[in-house]
Amino acid sequence: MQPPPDSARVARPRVAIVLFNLGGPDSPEAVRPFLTNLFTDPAILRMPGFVRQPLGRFVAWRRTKAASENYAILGGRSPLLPLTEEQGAALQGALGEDIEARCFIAMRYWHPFSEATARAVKEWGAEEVVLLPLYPQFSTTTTGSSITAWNEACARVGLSLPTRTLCCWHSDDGFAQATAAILRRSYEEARAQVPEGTKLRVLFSAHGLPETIVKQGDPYQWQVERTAEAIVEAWGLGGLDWQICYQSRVTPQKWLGPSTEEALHKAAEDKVAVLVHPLAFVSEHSETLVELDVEYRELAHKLGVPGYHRCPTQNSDPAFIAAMAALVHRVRDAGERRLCSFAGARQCPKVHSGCPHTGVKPPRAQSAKVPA
Ligand SMILES: C=CC1=C(C)c2cc3[nH]c(cc4nc(cc5[nH]c(cc1n2)c(C)c5CCC(=O)O)C(CCC(=O)O)=C4C)c(C)c3C=C
Ligand SMILES: [Fe+2]
Ligand SMILES: [Fe+2]
Repeated sequence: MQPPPDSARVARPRVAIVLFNLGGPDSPEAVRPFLTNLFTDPAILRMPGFVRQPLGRFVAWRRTKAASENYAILGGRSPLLPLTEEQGAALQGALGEDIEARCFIAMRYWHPFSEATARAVKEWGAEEVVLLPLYPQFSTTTTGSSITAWNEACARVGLSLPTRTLCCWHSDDGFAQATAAILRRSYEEARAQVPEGTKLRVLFSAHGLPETIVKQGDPYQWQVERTAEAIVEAWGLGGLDWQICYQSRVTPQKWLGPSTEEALHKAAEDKVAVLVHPLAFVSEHSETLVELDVEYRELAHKLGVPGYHRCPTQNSDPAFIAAMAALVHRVRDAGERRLCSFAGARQCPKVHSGCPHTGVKPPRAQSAKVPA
């Protein structure tokens, strides 16, 4: 058969998919500058620059010892970047033939930073960009901060392309189905190990957030609650005992509750075993591999909780990656600048900061730089 004439060939658009995540230190020496980048971000420490800069450096210095001990358990570095690279490669493969897609990674507080990524996207000759935060729930501290850093980096490198943002996908059906399947497998494994007659409770453990940030209009807590409900609904197991709790408190302010510690105390009191599901993370890192697998496990043991099990994160689970690919196609087909998860009963309430629905903007972020 004759090949179609050039004029009949459909050009495939070059689409850069930019995966956002927080980033993590790649060596023991990187722990302190990584923490400094995090604690001097105005989206995290909400005070004027002349206070934030010295205070952020001080808090980072104070946290370095504890964080270094956690990363030492993982071989001195965070596994977040290699796992995100695997997710990017899998997603690129799952996106099909209609577009020429390439996945890029922009981390917020450690390499690769937005600026290097924006340059790489420009050099590749992208014609469109899809921003895909690897946070199911929108928070001004995570997705909001990454979007601001990305926009600032694009302005610096002169990258100006049609851009769509998957600002939140907390109760997307494909994501909920994929996650429910992982949770079901984990529940069945845990059930087989729990002694006869002992009940099993699912603890949906999400990353915590200072309460003041939620009161300022951050939709994170609302979206966390929708994610838990969507997973339970997708699973469809009647009578499941489950609860939401919040982990990883790192500042003295009041954070969202109940904390994961409090939920473990309650489980000990109720004499139920627990299966902990990391609700706000889609890849393994220090807060799953150390905080959940070592610290909370030890606490549960000490408290006499009659069984402690942990559900793995999605990482490159094929059904999860397929859900992400479907989201990318959906936001492109919808032609929207931003796509939320999604219309109907689960639509974000009016306090959805950082989204076009409200105009409430996260604080201006200052791009993370490696200190000299
Ligand atoms: C005030 C401090 C912090 C807020 C608010 C916060 C929100 C937040 N973070 C994640 C996801 C991740 N956090 C990670 C590490 C991390 N986070 C904080 C502080 C806050 N996070 C610190 C100090 C650290 C460093 C580790 C430590 O010192 O314990 C990571 C990556 C960890 C890795 O191993 O690479 C992720 C991912 C979410 C989802 C969130 C709020 C919604
Ligand atoms: Fe965090
Ligand atoms: Fe949204």
